[in-house]
Amino acid sequence: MIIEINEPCDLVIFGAKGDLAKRKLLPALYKLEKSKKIHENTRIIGAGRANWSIQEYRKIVENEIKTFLNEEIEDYIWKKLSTRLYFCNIDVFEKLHFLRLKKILQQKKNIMIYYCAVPPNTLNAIFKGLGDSNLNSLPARIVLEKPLGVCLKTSQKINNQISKYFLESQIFRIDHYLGKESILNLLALRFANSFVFNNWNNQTIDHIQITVSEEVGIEGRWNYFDGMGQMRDMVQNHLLQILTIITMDQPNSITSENIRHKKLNILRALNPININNINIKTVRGQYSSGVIKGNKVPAYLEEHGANKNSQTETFVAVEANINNKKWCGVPFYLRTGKRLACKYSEIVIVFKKIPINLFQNSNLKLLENKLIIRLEPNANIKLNFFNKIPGLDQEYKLDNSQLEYNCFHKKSIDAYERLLLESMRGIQSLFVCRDEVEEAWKWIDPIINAWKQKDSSILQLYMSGTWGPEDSNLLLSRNNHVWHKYN
Ligand SMILES: NC(=O)C1=CN([C@@H]2O[C@H](COP(=O)(O)OP(=O)(O)OC[C@H]3O[C@@H](n4cnc5c(N)ncnc54)[C@H](OP(=O)(O)O)[C@@H]3O)[C@@H](O)[C@H]2O)C=CC1
Ligand SMILES: O=C1O[C@H](COP(=O)(O)O)[C@@H](O)[C@H](O)[C@H]1O
Repeated sequence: MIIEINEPCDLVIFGAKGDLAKRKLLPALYKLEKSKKIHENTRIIGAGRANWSIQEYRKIVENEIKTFLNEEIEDYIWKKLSTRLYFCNIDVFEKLHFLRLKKILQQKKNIMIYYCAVPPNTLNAIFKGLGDSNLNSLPARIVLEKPLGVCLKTSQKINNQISKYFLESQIFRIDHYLGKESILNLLALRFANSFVFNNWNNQTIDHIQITVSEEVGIEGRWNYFDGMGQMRDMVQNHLLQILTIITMDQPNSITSENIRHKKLNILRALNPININNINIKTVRGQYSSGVIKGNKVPAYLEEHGANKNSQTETFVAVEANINNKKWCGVPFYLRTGKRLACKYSEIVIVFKKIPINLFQNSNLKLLENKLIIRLEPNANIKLNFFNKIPGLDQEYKLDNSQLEYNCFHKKSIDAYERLLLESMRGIQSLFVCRDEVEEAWKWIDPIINAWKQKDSSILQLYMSGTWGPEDSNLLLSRNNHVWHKYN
């Protein structure tokens, strides 16, 4: 096995006691330890208001990893990880507490990585605390979680605050979808295959569908989610990132600068959606009670902490259009919702029909070819195409066959595992830059504002366990399209 040669780091996790740290970050660090990707001298320093000793923290982490890791914990790997763990008692609103952190960090000359797994209202105190204690200079890095703000203005505020203390090259903004294997493979699919590369435009592609369907509801996160809604929680980041990766021009190289530049061009070319076209370009819904996989589930308005008048959307479908030479005329249908029939995410590329059908009299109606890219679960790629059924019949008999590539899940890597490693390597390509976040908000804000206006389409209820409101079908049927059926 190749041993990773990244430099020794001090990874400080602000919010070490929180949900994200225990569910995602610590299990991911265990897996990195297992695959020998962490430098011998790297340390992991939990930070938070708890008054834990190092021994207490190590015990707590052991229990959390046992709870949230999806495999048996191996003793020798845990022991190795455990010796890296330290804890720093710090309230980020207490300026002097940063000196405690400084004392720990000064024991080594490691590269500092500050992971902000904390509520948004604590972010500025962290930036300032680190800056005022001189813990921010290069090569220090800082990792920010989504969401970054709730609109362009609030996002700019956070970006302005952090830019007083950190350079853009030090800031790693997470969108965990960018760490998923099947999303990374989109670059290989598009730019390593000539038959794909040469057919990726409005001459050959009729339309593209992107579905991210979730089975979960809001899982006790009412306070967070009700102020957000599915548009901010999922479309502003994950779905727009998928859209940009699937449509960007070929970058000059696979460096963060080049990739980000090409993605930005797409975000800037998105046609605006506002009060003038909101009713034909968007559908929003909220789940009512229903049954998922045989279990009864409550309505959004019956969730714990619910405000009975909430108009927050848990489902969104949008027709996006890109105003450039390559994509003009191609509708991109994005759809995502909570409490839908099942969890899966998929991109469906629907190719244009052949203008003249030689097989009018055949047994099968010639449909469009589709390239179906299943991102999750069990990522795979399928291409459907027509073949002659062998035989002596006078007329052609056709078969609708499928080519299938199926090997992503042989070695499943969690997105956080990859992104933590990339932050240790100091490579930014899988992280989102300031301009991308802000351009995405520029497109999203007018949609959310239009929804608030009187003449805008109303929020539609959909039964949990279905595929969302009926109007989501109407969005496509207006253009003679239909959602590709889940199978
Ligand atoms: N949970 C998840 O799956 C995801 C979360 N995120 C984002 O990650 C961030 C963290 O989320 P989550 O883990 O769920 O939140 P939690 O509320 O579970 O944890 C927040 C942590 O912040 C710490 N904290 C709060 N105030 C202070 C303070 N003054 N000083 C020091 N530490 C403080 C708390 O530590 P203590 O009480 O010990 O001080 C706590 O451990 C949020 O921005 C969220 O939106 C993003 C994607 C997924
Ligand atoms: O960022 C978020 O993503 C999850 C969905 O992530 P996935 O990797 O399970 O597809 C979503 O449930 C959550 O609301 C959102 O904040």
